[in-house]
Amino acid sequence: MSAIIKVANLNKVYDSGFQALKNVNLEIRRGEIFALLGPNGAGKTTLISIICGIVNPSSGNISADGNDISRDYRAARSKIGLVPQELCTDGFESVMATVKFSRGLFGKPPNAAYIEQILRQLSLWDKKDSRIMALSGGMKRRVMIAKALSHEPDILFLDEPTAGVDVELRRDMWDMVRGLRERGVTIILTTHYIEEAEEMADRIGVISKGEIILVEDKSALMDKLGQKQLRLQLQQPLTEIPLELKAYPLSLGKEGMELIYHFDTLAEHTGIADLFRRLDEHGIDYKDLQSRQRSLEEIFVSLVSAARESSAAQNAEAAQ
Ligand SMILES: Nc1ncnc2c1ncn2[C@@H]1O[C@H](COP(=O)(O)OP(=O)(O)OP(=O)(O)O)[C@@H](O)[C@H]1O
Repeated sequence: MSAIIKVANLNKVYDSGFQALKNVNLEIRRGEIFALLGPNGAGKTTLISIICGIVNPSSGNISADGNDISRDYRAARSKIGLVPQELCTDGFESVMATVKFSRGLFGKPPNAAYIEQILRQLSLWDKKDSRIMALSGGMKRRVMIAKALSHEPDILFLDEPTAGVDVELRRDMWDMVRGLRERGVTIILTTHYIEEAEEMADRIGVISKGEIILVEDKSALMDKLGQKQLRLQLQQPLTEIPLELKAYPLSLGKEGMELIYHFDTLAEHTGIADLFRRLDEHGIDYKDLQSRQRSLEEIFVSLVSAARESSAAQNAEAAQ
């Protein structure tokens, strides 16, 4: 699939001297939902803001649908809709006026039918004449989305779209995002909610301390890293894994009362039958067992902490 956004060798050093992005290379595929995950301060907003032309890059090249964001700024920007984290709009204006005005900013001729369609889709049609300040928080967020869509962009950035919204609105937003994708809009969302990425994304990128540490198809990521665990609650505690079982990927939990077996969901043989035979031979009895898959949340936490450890090790090496 062709790339609609290309980010090459992007660096950002703020005036304070802080390097927020380090040699970021990223391609977003046309028509996908891409979730950018990262802890606070990882550089998600900086990256989005640079692609949207709000923050200047220190170095690197970026194009949106073939338009260089510096040289062909207007053309690039017209392809993009941005729903920022913060609500920023004039509270005294009506919903309709605000959305129409946003469209006008991009030099697009009026299109009443299109504006009606997005307001209806966002369940804002009934509120089209209301002042924005009179709307609920969730409604205000929808107005931000309507504004971002007003000029019919092919690419939509959603920066933390569901931060602080209730479960119902979150579900509505997810439906709406899926609907947009069906219409061919490419969607890039940043999120703290792993559940959101797990539910929505076709691909996932993980950013940590300004570096992209992974980009992967969600399902491949879940398969690759989503190892299954089998947990056996033992009758008698073990102080260590018996020597004869050392070859198995086993660990002990709950003060020796739990034996945990890790296995690959893709492997032809899980090795579980063999393990049970061995446990029997060694007289290791268990009273209960459960199996579960590692969630994306656990995968994410282990990726980010591995990246932290490796950068700490590199810093320590450099300091010597
Ligand atoms: N204008 C600025 N001047 C200096 N440093 C900045 C500026 N804006 C952001 N930073 C720093 O750059 C880093 C990345 O910030 P950014 O807002 O991109 O992170 P984020 O991943 O979006 O975080 P969050 O999830 O908290 O929104 C942070 O350490 C932040 O303090």
